[in-house]
Amino acid sequence: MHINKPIIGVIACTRSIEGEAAQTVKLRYLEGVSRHADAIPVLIASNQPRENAPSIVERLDAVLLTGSNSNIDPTHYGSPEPGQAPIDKERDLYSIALVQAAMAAGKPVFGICRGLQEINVAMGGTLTDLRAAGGNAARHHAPDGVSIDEMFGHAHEISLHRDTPLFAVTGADSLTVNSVHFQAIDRLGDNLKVNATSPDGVIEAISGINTRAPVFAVQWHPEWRPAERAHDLALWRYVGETTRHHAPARA
Ligand SMILES: N[C@@H](CCC(=O)NCCCC(=O)O)C(=O)O
Repeated sequence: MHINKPIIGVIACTRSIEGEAAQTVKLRYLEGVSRHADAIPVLIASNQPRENAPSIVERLDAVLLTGSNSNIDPTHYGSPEPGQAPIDKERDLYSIALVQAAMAAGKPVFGICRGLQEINVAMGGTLTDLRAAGGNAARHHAPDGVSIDEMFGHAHEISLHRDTPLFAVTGADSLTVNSVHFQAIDRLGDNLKVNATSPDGVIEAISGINTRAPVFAVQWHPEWRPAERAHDLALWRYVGETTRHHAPARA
């Protein structure tokens, strides 16, 4: 039976498995696409030539940049700060190439946590590390050594900006979201709009302005047990509906 579902490319990370480098995507990101966006996920290896990105994007209906425990190297946004380990060089380079290729091809781009940061950098913005002096890292990341349930249980409120896709999708003026990040947007990239902020001013969601296809990203993790929060399920429905709307008709 021919399944006419849209295909969303999901960027992979370089991780060590059984002592060898591997390209991996955590299942919860793939399940978000397949179960809650009703789309077909395919993995995009990030350890390949950047010149492949336009050919890859041409065959996809959208791109999803996932979260990852690795940090974006500050050299990608012109900062002299040292990069905070772990750094995933291949992912840094490929995520920027994929964003630029997808935007040139008019394909939707979605981001989660690190993915939001990558979109911002790819569009000329910068990041800051909340662990630096004056930062508020404790509000945005659980302490070291906690369980994964406790890590994703670390949460804070966000305020939504009206007249944004996030407000249109959720209908809420405020939400409580999980928080698992140390880097955050410092200078917003070009053609991006803030959709939500945390009480300490961290940008928590962004969307594209005048982009050929929607660009949308959140700093939290809607793929973490989305069935427990209506707003995260609504976000996955938005990913699927937006991708279907922009996908070419296929026989
Ligand atoms: N390392 C960056 C990005 C944060 C991020 O994506 N966290 C998710 C970790 C859990 C997972 O792998 O999904 C930062 O600290 O800002």
